[in-house]
Amino acid sequence: MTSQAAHATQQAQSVRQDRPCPAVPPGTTIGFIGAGNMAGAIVRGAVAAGLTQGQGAARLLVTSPHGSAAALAGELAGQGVEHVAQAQDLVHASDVVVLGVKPTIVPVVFEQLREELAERRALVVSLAAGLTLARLEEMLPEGARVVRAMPNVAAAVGASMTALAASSRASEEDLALVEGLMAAVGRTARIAEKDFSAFVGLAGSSPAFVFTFIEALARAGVLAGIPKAQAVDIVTQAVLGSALTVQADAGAEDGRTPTDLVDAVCSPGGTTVAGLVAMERAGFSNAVIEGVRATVARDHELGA
Ligand SMILES: NC(=O)C1=CN([C@@H]2O[C@H](COP(=O)(O)OP(=O)(O)OC[C@H]3O[C@@H](n4cnc5c(N)ncnc54)[C@H](OP(=O)(O)O)[C@@H]3O)[C@@H](O)[C@H]2O)C=CC1
Ligand SMILES: O=C(O)[C@@H]1CCC=N1
Repeated sequence: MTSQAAHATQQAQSVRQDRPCPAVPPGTTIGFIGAGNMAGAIVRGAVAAGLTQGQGAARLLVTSPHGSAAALAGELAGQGVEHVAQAQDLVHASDVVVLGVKPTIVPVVFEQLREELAERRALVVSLAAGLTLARLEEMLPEGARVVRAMPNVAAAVGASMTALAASSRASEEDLALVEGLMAAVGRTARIAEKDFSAFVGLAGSSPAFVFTFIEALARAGVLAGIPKAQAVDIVTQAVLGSALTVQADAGAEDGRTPTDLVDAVCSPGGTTVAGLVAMERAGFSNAVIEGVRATVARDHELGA
């Protein structure tokens, strides 16, 4: 395991301690096609959450063409994760097939595995941006059961916000199974499928927006004379603390809204209001809203 992956796993374990251990039906075999950022995070999260241990342990299979699946299985050797060289063999052995490939590769994979998917009738789980349940069903053999899941990169530290929606042929048990799997990497929410594109803007893609904000804030710190590493550390804690404050207030009886919280920081004639007005003059809120609008539009394009 790389030191980065080890650190991510350690972080994920500490975040996970606050949540109940997720569950999937005993003995379920889950096959992952693709083992990159997202599938890798889910597999690591499932292992860290204990899904592959004890009585009724799940079996996790991984496959990919250029070595990422073999590397993942090597990293998690002896922990219930197996590398399968051929995707066809993986489908034959799986109750659930998770597609962890880029949206443009999904049709290619479905075409390659058409026969096996028709025979095995596994539950298909797509992580792909853009591809709607209707589009996925069109590409799959008649009668396929499909669940869409939209996690985010914070899955790597057990803090994803994952949306879920099921096709009409998928059962409540199917959806609950995917919910159990995705609970290993963070929180889940069942949402109407029509809202998936907006969800991508708010949670699937938004970590990149927040990372950019953190970077910009830290750079401003460097401009003011603080060393970069220290600036990043300071900003990260400030952003984390702000998010936790919003979350705590949202759960409280007389909880304040984000607008109330802004007002609570802005002393009349003080530093914050001066900064905020300057940021809005430069188009801060509009930039964020336009960014989300472009994300939603691109999600629609990918599904067309
Ligand atoms: N990254 C993110 O933050 C998020 C991603 N998603 C979705 O998750 C999906 C995966 O994204 P991400 O994990 O970032 O992608 P990565 O590029 O990190 O991983 C893609 C994986 O696909 C594999 N792959 C490529 N071609 C094939 C093929 N023909 N057959 C089987 N496997 C193949 C690659 O294997 P190898 O390297 O061995 O070639 C690799 O393991 C996407 O659909 C994306 O929309 C959803 C939410 C957030
Ligand atoms: O940009 C992408 O395609 C993926 C989907 C959500 C986050 N990243």
